[in-house]
Amino acid sequence: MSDKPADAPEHCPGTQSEDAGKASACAGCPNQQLCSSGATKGPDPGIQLVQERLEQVKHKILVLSGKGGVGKSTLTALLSRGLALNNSNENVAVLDIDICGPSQPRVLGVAGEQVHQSGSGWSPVYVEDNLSVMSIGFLLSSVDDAIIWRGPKKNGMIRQFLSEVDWGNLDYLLIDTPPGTSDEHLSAATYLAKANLTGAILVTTPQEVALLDVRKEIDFCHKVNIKILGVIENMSIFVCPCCKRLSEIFPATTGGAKQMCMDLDVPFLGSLPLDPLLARYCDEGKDYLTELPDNTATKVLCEIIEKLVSVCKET
Ligand SMILES: Nc1ncnc2c1ncn2[C@@H]1O[C@H](COP(=O)(O)OP(=O)(O)OP(=O)(O)O)[C@@H](O)[C@H]1O
Repeated sequence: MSDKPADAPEHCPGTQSEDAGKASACAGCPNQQLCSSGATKGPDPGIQLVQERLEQVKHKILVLSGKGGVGKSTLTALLSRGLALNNSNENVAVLDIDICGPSQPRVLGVAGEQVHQSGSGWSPVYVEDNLSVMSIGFLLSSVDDAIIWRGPKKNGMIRQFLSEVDWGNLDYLLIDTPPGTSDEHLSAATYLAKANLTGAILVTTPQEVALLDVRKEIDFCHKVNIKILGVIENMSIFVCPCCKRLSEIFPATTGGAKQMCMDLDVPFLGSLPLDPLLARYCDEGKDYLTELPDNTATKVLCEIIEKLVSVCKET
């Protein structure tokens, strides 16, 4: 079988070649970044380790966003809390691979906790009996520590996270990633390719600049063969707590995420409103869903979770 993708340039050296991504023919090729990262060359022994470790995890879901600050970490935390709440017999976990900006310990209210290592690997931190989390945030000596790592070191950390955390039996593992399509994504996609990755959830805000980037993310998923479970539009509408008037903070000039999903034939999971209380609860690590069950955002999240559960069942 040829290792030259269908959209490769005429003199493509092939994805398995030493020159993959580096040859002059690679300049301008849409796959250049992927090839030069080494993600297309194999086999890495880590791939099998990840596969073995994640055998007991039923659904492995990447949470992606094109742009930063659109609410990906917030949604990862809310979805994990919601899935755990939905069924106390199911085990849910969050893996935070946003190495340069790990926010799950704070949003899930377990900042300052320690992870322990035992013979069977790293033990995650428990938020609830059936909700655990692992993040590089637990390994930093101070929350203000900056992590400045090059690709290979990030790759090594992601491999360790995916292969050495002792999750036990899990129904859902949600993996929070940094924005864009960078080293972390390529590493995760490579290691999870053989581990039966369920798919990816994409988070965006409604305005065109965010949608442009989410389209690139969709393209990335197609290129590395990741199934798109659905797109969530965040901060789509703001309901004034005083006068109850609706405002579009980020106007959807091109129809928003729903229209984009129809155009690109990917599932749309729902639109979460902008709610200042939600931001405050997440900043304080409090459980918004349990404490404010009647808020619109909670109801929307429950619907999104219901759709996600049924999409996962179908895969
Ligand atoms: N629906 C919402 N209503 C109100 N505030 C929100 C909502 N969603 C997210 N936020 C707030 O927006 C800010 C950015 O969210 P978050 O950190 O989840 O974004 P992100 O996409 O993960 O960012 P990064 O790309 O930096 O990782 C946070 O302060 C969060 O509390």
